[in-house]
Amino acid sequence: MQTEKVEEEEDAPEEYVALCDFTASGSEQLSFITGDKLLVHNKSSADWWWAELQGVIGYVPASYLRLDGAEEGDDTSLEDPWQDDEYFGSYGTLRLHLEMLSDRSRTETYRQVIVSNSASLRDKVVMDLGCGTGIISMFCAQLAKPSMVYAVEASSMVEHTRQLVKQNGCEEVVTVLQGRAEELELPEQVDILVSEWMGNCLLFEFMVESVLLARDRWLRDGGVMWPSSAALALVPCQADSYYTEKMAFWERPYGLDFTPLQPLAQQEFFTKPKFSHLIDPEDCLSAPCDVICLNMYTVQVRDLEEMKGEFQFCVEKPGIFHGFTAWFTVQFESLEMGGATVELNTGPNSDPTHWKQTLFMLDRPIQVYTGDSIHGNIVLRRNPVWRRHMTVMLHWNINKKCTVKKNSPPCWINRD
Ligand SMILES: C[S@@+](CC[C@H](N)C(=O)[O-])C[C@H]1O[C@@H](n2cnc3c(N)ncnc32)[C@H](O)[C@@H]1O
Repeated sequence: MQTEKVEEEEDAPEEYVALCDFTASGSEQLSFITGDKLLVHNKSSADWWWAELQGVIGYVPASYLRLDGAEEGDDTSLEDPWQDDEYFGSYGTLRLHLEMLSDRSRTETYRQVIVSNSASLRDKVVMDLGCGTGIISMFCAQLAKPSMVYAVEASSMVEHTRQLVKQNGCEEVVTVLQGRAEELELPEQVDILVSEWMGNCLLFEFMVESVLLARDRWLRDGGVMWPSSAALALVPCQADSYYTEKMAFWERPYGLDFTPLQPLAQQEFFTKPKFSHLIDPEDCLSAPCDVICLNMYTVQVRDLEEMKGEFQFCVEKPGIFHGFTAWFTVQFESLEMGGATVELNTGPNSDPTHWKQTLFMLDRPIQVYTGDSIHGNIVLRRNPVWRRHMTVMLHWNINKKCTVKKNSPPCWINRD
């Protein structure tokens, strides 16, 4: 046992400069504007730091700050706000491809789109943007008769894709092109642009930007986008076991009162969305509502900077309102006369997909009753620095009583 008193070494605070404006949500956070100089006292987590500005102290999002004195070019991580090395690096190994290809709901939906439109695909030129292992391109080549499929892939997986295309006898139709879609040169425009670009909460990773840029450059007038539309759905929900695991735990572990740690637990576990959450349909407190809808023909890259949606939920059964759960759907229009739209639904009432759902916990649970109205809005704000990240902001009230705010830190994905 150590009996000596050990002096606690405290690191001197470091001065950071704000790269862009930030508006606090709640008294624990600190607002600042571009150029403000903040003293960072504690790097509490990777996303949120404890900092001071003009004598006021609070949590600030780490990714909005740069060490004072460092030029933009000095900070090597800032050289690539798209984090392409990390992003394409992860798609260069099999782990994510195994996860995606094992997701039968996802992959079979794309196959069904090709099969149910095979007549219309005849002699068409297709682009498969972000082809990965080439699965969608090979569905096109084997199940329809397009004249050409351009399979575009920026990660090093592309070396294997070429081999797979050949191995499966698709090389006459599928041309595999290595590189970022943004730098692509093609000899012609395409009739159909198909892509599996969706991330958690629909937009995380922002691969959709690459799809929209390719659309504007390479899709012929009147060409087809698959998916043709997309929506983000939201529902108020119970999340009792997660709440118990991360918050109620601190009430009396081993007969001791650990409740002073609960504010820390709230900051550490409930400010970030919980990805890969599988919500039991029984835990939905009302019918879901589509809060953001994208028309893939008309949405512009600039629209992605801030997307807003409204919701009004009518509580269908009494329960504990622990948070909101989000997921997405995408729709593929039919090109056949009288053909049906195909939908991929990643929600709790469909077969689970590898995206699962995303849970946003409230700071504290609220008892709700049948007939209560939960009304509010959601804002998805793309991170001005880290282009694959966004902040999700939720504002709501129950039965029109006092509005509650909830901001997630700017985050990307956590696929582990
Ligand atoms: C979600 S995966 C889908 C892979 C494959 N289409 C499938 O369905 O299994 C997205 C793929 O797009 C690639 N990608 C993302 N952005 C890209 C871009 N701008 N240009 C080329 N490829 C891109 C990634 O490397 C990744 O392999």
